[in-house]
Amino acid sequence: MAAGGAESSLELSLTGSGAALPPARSRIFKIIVIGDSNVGKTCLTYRFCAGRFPQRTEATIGVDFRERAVTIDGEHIKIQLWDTAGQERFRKSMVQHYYRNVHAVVFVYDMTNIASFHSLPSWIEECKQHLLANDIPRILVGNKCDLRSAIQVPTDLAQKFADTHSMPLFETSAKNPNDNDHVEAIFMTLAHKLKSHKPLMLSQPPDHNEIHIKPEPKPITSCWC
Ligand SMILES: Nc1nc2c(ncn2[C@@H]2O[C@H](COP(=O)(O)OP(=O)(O)OP(=O)(O)O)[C@@H](O)[C@H]2O)c(=O)[nH]1
Ligand SMILES: [Mg+2]
Repeated sequence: MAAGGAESSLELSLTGSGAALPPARSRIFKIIVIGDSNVGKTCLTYRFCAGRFPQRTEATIGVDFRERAVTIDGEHIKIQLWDTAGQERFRKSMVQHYYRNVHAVVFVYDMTNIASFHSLPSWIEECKQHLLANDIPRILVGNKCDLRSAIQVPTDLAQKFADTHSMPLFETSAKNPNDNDHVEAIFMTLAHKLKSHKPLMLSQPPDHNEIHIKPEPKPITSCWC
């Protein structure tokens, strides 16, 4: 679905008396997914929203977005993933559109392509330029960890980078079906944090009613593949 296709869906429900109840609006969290072309942004968003790995993908033009309704602690929430184009030529006029009213940012690199990791500072810079509030939660995702023999970005290097930019690091694979849950956990962890307005990094001592979702968004020392 290309940008502009998603309305905030409102359902009107009628009581017996025919009076329309106020529409039950679920909160929508807009999460943008940015990073170099070919790192797997489309596959990650597809995996989370459609629950499967797309057999074939084309380079994203402009932006696509996928939505998934979840229930968190009894509240209906809509997670709207904005899957942006990695190729410069396909993103030109869209950038402002990506960042408007965004709730969280997911930076993605390809663990088998060190160049995509070295591009991260420029993505972070672009994000800084367009985001009004700099306390918007941001996470770092290394994708394609299933390609073990081709890994070019060691975890400790990625972890150092994540710490420098106070972002939690997740290493994952949109492709490895056995581990579908942890792509799930990445976006659900983000959604929980957005819902509870809790910072992503535990800077303050954890409070006791901290939401405990498995696995906790603590830095990962090994790939979940
Ligand atoms: N092995 C493996 N391949 C993956 C994974 N995720 C994506 N790919 C492959 O990587 C290629 C690019 O994936 P996309 O999701 O289209 O990449 P993208 O980041 O959306 O690229 P742009 O739309 O150009 O920005 C495709 O051939 C995918 O099949 C993964 O977790 N493991
Ligand atoms: Mg894409």
